[in-house]
Amino acid sequence: MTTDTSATDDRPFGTTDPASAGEEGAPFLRQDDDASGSTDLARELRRVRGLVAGSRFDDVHDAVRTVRELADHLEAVGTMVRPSDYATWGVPEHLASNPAIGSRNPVSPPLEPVVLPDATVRADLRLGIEYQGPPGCVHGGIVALVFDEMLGLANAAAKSVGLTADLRVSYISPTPLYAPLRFEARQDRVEGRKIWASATVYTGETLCARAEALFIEPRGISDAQRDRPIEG
Ligand SMILES: CCCCC/C=C\C/C=C\C/C=C\C/C=C\CCCC(=O)SCCNC(=O)CCNC(=O)[C@H](O)C(C)(C)COP(=O)(O)OP(=O)(O)OC[C@H]1O[C@@H](n2cnc3c(N)ncnc32)[C@H](O)[C@@H]1OP(=O)(O)O
Repeated sequence: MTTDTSATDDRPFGTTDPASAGEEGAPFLRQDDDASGSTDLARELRRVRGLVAGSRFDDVHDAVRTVRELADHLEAVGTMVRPSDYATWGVPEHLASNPAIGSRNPVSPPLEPVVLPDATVRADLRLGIEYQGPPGCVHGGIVALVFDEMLGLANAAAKSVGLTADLRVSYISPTPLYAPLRFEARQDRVEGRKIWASATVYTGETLCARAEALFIEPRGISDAQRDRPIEG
């Protein structure tokens, strides 16, 4: 079964087929701003998160009241989505709420992956103080989070779907805050329902960490879901 997943400008959400990517890569997972403004709201909250985690203040009690009023307002005007409302991971609404890449989740790092013609998924990003572990360095759990997501996306780029069964991260050298980081992930091989994938993160020429993972394809997955893990 083949499904055209190539990027077009008129779809707000979806993936790019690696075959249509140039050597420099093409944006893999597109999540355009939604009409409601929720994406912009998440963007501003990301700024707030970094400022609160990384600043000293003399008195921000006014800001507390403002944010409390904002939260009360959002509670009043929004409709809560129950996790069970999502049938699969691949629907736009679900991915948008994801803590590693979701455009509507202020927790998610600024991950904007591109796919290369060989289906490697790459993301260049800088992580700020809100992701700090050791002084000046990225928290190891955040590195693992980004790896897990990138590995899952590499599986999607290779048209397969798996749950993480085993994720091993080797931390080789501290991952610096604010420095340019390059994450790359690729699917290595598939045997039946088992999927192996690996990833690295570098800053410049320095290898900071690498990951090796085993994913297991969920039982009873349909050909359509495997062919097109992310809708859009
Ligand atoms: C559920 C529906 C999902 C649908 C997804 C749809 C779309 C996805 C769309 C887009 C994706 C895009 C991005 C994704 C990005 C990131 C991905 C994030 C991934 C996660 O964040 S995911 C959450 C954490 N993850 C879990 O929450 C898993 C909990 N776990 C389980 O749900 C089960 O554990 C499961 C299903 C893994 C296996 O259960 P099972 O019953 O299906 O498999 P079974 O036991 O039959 O094993 C079959 C063969 O795998 C071997 N095997 C199994 N486990 C192993 C292990 N750990 N180590 C070594 N080998 C293992 C066995 O030894 C056997 O091998 P053999 O055949 O040789 O005997």
